[in-house]
Amino acid sequence: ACCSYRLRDALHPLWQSPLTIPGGTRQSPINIQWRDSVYDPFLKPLKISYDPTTCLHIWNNGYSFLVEFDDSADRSTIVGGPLENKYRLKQFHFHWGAINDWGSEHTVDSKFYPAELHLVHWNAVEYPSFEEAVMEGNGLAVIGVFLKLGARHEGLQTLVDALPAVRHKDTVIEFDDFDPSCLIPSCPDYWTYAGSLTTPPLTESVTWIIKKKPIEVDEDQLEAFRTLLFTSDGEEERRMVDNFRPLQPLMNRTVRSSFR
Ligand SMILES: NS(=O)(=O)c1c(F)cccc1F
Ligand SMILES: [Zn+2]
Repeated sequence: ACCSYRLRDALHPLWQSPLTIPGGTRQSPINIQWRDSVYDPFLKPLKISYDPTTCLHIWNNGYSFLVEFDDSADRSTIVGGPLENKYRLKQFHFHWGAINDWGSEHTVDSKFYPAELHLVHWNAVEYPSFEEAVMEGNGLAVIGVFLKLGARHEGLQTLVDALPAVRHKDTVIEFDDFDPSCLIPSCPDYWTYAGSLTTPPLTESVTWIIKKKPIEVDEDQLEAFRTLLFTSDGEEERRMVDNFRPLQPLMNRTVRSSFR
């Protein structure tokens, strides 16, 4: 049983690729040690402008569920913060655990949250598409928001209600008129550091912007995430849980904070 577990675990989709890419010096996720972060007074406030009509569909891609946006124009964008260009929203998705003790990708002072939201944006000023931007050091900007167990989140509920329709891998459902800024805490405080995608191809192209304040969701909403499947319809069911990458070494990086 033990070896089959190890084999199964080793073949788990998230770990097919090496845990860290050879020569990787800026891999994600990392532990954010609050006392080691450095306040940077030159960091600007992050300006978030999303147009809910750019929301297209929800898709179970076998790693997570993605809510994808029309990124053919500058209609849902972020600018400011640590960024030198305007970045377009491409998709958002989550990472979560089988139980509430873990699930986030980043940790704060080694504390895991039960889940973490990632809003993925690409540098549309310097690159023609997301696919090109993914290969460049300043190509992507991902806003990370921690989810903690607490009150029911009404904005998230519209998303949760649609999840049964994307239970299996490679299912998609139309999803429109959703403004993801309802999932971002109003508190402006964030940490930022240079990192990577946390799923293959793990490219070192992400400016991470991790919000200090979590949002609250309730147990039923977290349980709804755990009813999704890694597997396609007709395959032996494997629950979509623990879809987070292990922590990566900080190496020669400093995490900056926008707050004292
Ligand atoms: N987890 S993550 O935010 O790094 C991420 C991306 F940025 C882009 C694509 C997939 C993905 F998972
Ligand atoms: Zn992610």
